[in-house]
Amino acid sequence: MASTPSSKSNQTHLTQSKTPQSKHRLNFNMAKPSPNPNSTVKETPLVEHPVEVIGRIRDYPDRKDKPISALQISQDRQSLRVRTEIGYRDFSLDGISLSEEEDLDGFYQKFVESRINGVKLGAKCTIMMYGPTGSGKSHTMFGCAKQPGIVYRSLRDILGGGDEENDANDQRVGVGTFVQVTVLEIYNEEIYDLLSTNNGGGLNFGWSKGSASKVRLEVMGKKAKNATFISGNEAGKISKEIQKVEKRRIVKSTLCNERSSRSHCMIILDVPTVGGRLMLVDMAWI
Ligand SMILES: Nc1ncnc2c1ncn2[C@@H]1O[C@H](COP(=O)(O)OP(=O)(O)OP(=O)(O)O)[C@@H](O)[C@H]1O
Repeated sequence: MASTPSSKSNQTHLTQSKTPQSKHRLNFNMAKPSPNPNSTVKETPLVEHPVEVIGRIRDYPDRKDKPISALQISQDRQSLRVRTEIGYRDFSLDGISLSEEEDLDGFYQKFVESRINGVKLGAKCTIMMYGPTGSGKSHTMFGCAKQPGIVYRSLRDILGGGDEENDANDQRVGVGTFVQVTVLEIYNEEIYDLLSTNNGGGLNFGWSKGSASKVRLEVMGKKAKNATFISGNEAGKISKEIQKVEKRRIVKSTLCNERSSRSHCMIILDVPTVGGRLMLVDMAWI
């Protein structure tokens, strides 16, 4: 996301954005791919768009008086002007979502679901949360008691939620679909395996709750060596395991967030039957 400082601080309309426009930009209205890889129905070919930037905005979340916002958002929800002490900065994005208007469910449906449909067909996709402390990165990724976040929704979308009638109607679950999940933490340039408390790799459903020690992993090329994974075809069971390890991340209190993440967390979700891979990254506060 490139920014363009504006010289005219009293403009009320959004100036043309200077962020480079790429031919790879996203089209959220594109036809959704069929979840059935053997489908003979003709589909609109997917346009290549390697990087998309979505702004999920939480404007003055803790203020009751709601001061005048420093943000102006264009009607098409693709440009954003930020008022600063020295003028305005304009940004061009692939989409903007206001968390006051769009809850996690709406956000997921609009910006994430089509990507997960791609993963079910064998696509590779990385979703990365980036932003200042307290802005809602972990909330969007993991959700809260009322609403599940991207991690748990994608698992349910890939494997089905155990609701046979809905799963059959949506053609959500491919026969024999299962996932392999690895959860890594990156802290102080080291990689830790949040699913494991011993040095072995491979299947390990559950870890010893009492142990506070974490297993540090060696990196071989681009891969974390011997990372533990959990494997299964029940979204509910896998979600419970991830919920447990979610709490093992290193956190500390900041002015804006009582439980601020001090580490990056990566959830790598493979769908071996089709070769799909989803990488979900919740970055530490900056
Ligand atoms: N859209 C939202 N609606 C309701 N509560 C939210 C929302 N976004 C964040 N919160 C709450 O605000 C607090 C801080 O959010 P969160 O921990 O997700 O921030 P963060 O960006 O991950 O911060 P850090 O970088 O410090 O870890 C949490 O208690 C979270 O539940």
